Amino acid sequence: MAAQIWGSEKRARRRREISAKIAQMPELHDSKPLPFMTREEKIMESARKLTILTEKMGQIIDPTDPAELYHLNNEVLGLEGNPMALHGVMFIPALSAQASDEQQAKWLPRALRREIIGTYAQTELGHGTNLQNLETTATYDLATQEFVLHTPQITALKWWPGNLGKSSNYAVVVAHMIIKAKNYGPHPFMVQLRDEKTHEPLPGITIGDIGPKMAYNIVDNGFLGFNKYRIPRTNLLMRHTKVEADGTYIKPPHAKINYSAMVHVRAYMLTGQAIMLASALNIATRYSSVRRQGQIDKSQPEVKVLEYQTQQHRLFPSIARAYAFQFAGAETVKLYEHVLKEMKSGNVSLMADLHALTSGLKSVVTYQTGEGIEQARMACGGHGYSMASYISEIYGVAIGGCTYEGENMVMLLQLARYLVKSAALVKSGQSSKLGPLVAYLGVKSEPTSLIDRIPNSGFTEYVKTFQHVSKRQTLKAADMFFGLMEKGEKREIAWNKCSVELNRASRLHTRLFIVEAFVRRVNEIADIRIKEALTDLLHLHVNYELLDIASYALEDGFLSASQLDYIRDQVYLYLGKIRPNAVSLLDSWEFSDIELRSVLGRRDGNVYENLFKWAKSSPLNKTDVLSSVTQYLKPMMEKARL
Ligand SMILES: CCCCCCCCCC/C=C\CCC/C=C/C(=O)SCCNC(=O)CCNC(=O)[C@H](O)C(C)(C)COP(=O)(O)OP(=O)(O)OC[C@H]1O[C@@H](n2cnc3c(N)ncnc32)[C@H](O)[C@@H]1OP(=O)(O)O
Ligand SMILES: Cc1cc2nc3c(=O)[nH]c(=O)nc-3n(C[C@H](O)[C@H](O)[C@H](O)COP(=O)(O)OP(=O)(O)OC[C@H]3O[C@@H](n4cnc5c(N)ncnc54)[C@H](O)[C@@H]3O)c2cc1C
Repeated sequence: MAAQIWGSEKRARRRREISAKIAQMPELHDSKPLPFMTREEKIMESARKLTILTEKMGQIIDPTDPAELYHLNNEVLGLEGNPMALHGVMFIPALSAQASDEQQAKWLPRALRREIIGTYAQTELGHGTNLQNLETTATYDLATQEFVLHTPQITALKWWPGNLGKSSNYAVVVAHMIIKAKNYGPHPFMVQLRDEKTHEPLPGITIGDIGPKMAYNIVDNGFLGFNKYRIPRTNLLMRHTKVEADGTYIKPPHAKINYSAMVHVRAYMLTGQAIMLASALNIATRYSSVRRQGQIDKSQPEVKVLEYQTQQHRLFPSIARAYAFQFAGAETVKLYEHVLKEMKSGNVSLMADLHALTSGLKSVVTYQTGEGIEQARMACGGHGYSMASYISEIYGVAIGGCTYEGENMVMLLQLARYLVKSAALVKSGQSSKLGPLVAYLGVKSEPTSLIDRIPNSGFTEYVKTFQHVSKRQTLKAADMFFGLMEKGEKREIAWNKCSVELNRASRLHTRLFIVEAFVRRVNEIADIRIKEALTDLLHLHVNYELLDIASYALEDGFLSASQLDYIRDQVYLYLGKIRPNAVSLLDSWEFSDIELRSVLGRRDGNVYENLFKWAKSSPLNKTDVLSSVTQYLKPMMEKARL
């Protein structure tokens, strides 16, 4: 199963080898539980481990393999981030995709050797979503052949970029490029922020940390202002766009090609989200098979809480989602790598499809991951609320994904633009022009679902039902939009008035893609036992998801009330079937105790002993009487006694 999850037997084996090596290297372990550290201590601890890793990485992993790097990162540095998180996630990808060969030769080897630390600075205090209204300017000075970076007012301060505040000394900065008073829109520039020797901010740069956040606090998300700060012309990233010495602008082959670093993260973060969801579920499911509370049959002893159907219903559909996201994420990464290669050689024809797909996926996956992790926390009762479970940190980090790389509603609306264009093709009889991801929009569907009517139809009837609801909602939302425009409404106003319906279409389309990715994967599996276990999970997935969106299929009679009852029964049937495999389905992800960082979710299941040990190690328990008591509470009580 681990081979299915991680892509191959070799990958699963390598993960095990890496975890085993790390287990033998105490210098790479947290020196004490992270929740007992202050933010400064955590940042220090992370930097300590990071530097050891830089020295010893080659002994542990193949540093050129992103999957090995990611595993090493999760084990040693953990999900709260590290001082170089954005360096790998965005700075290097931005340089790789957007810098010319010459620029790459100059900067990439230094970045890869970690001579310099970089980040991606785009969002500002006043604008994150609407890139056209970013306010930082890069004005070309023809006389000196330099760009002058400037922050015209407080809202133009860069705000949020990870590791910008304290750790990075370089950044890819996105600024509006102005040449001879003409604004060419946002473009990426390579900018040195700090002196390479002293790490002091360079003159003209104002920089710092934006303060503690809900989670992810090892990362120093930062602010940055420029006061007429000069950089050479050749620091504009020039793979696709060029500015010649005389100010001539050579436009890129696609208007949005400079957005590729964002698409990179949107594609890669899906499996990251799956891992976080599976981690939280691993903790909750292990704990649920240790925790005994109440009886189902009063004549019997107390049961493991995992025996309760409500507990299974809370956890198992999310287990199915974690697998579904992992499989859909793996497909998306493959597609992304393909499109990136094409883009580098000038073929930009697939960019729109990739943008639409990743926009929808990042939104649906992050939202459902958040839901699943929160349910996992509640499934652990009171102990889930303790930082000892570590689920709250996993939750905080995961839901950051609903916001970063494009706020979810906004990204769903990006996909909706693509769906509405596709609907227009269908309506004008040009369905043959639909891309493969939306081809179903042009296919006539049956009048009613045949779920429960065709025995052994596999998942075909389910897929058809998802296609039906997605198609219907897309055409309905598009009709609403076109109708408003026909009535004379301006395009943007009409769009806004339909946006809830449009986003519903985007979610349904994306959920269909996830179901199909899961079906594709299960169909490929040769090993009978693995196929059986995953088929059960897929049954739960399709029935649970369909129940969740049933109103769309009920309202036009595609599904009947009796079919709905059938689907509900299937959910209950598969909850029961999955119960014996539940812990294994999560243990198969092979998270080590070091990586999980959870007292509740430890492999040995010694929950109570470990919780007591953990509580005793709380810094508050170093003394029996706190100074807050001697200084304030004790005098108060004494005064009251007089
Ligand atoms: C094994 C390895 C595993 C690795 C796992 C890795 C895990 C990673 C975890 C990382 C953890 C933490 C890191 C956090 C880092 C966070 C970083 C950031 O947040 S960076 C900032 C991100 N910011 C955004 O995403 C901003 C969102 N806004 C936008 O993207 C745009 O403004 C947008 C798209 C909303 C609008 O853009 P614009 O104003 O320029 O659009 P127009 O209206 O002019 O045009 C719309 C038109 O353009 C098309 N379009 C838009 N984007 C793209 C694109 N990228 N590609 C192709 N086409 C694009 C769009 O479809 C429209 O087309 P149209 O034909 O007109 O409909
Ligand atoms: C943990 C974290 C890490 C980050 N790291 C980085 C980084 O490394 N580099 C970087 O540059 N940035 C980073 N960011 C910033 C992030 O990319 C932005 O916060 C994000 O893109 C959302 O933009 P915003 O804050 O402007 O939200 P807003 O756009 O202000 O969103 C507020 C509300 O307005 C709604 N809204 C906005 N526009 C529309 C619209 N057109 N239609 C409908 N609704 C709309 C949204 O849906 C939302 O409900 C990070 C953010 C976080 C939380």
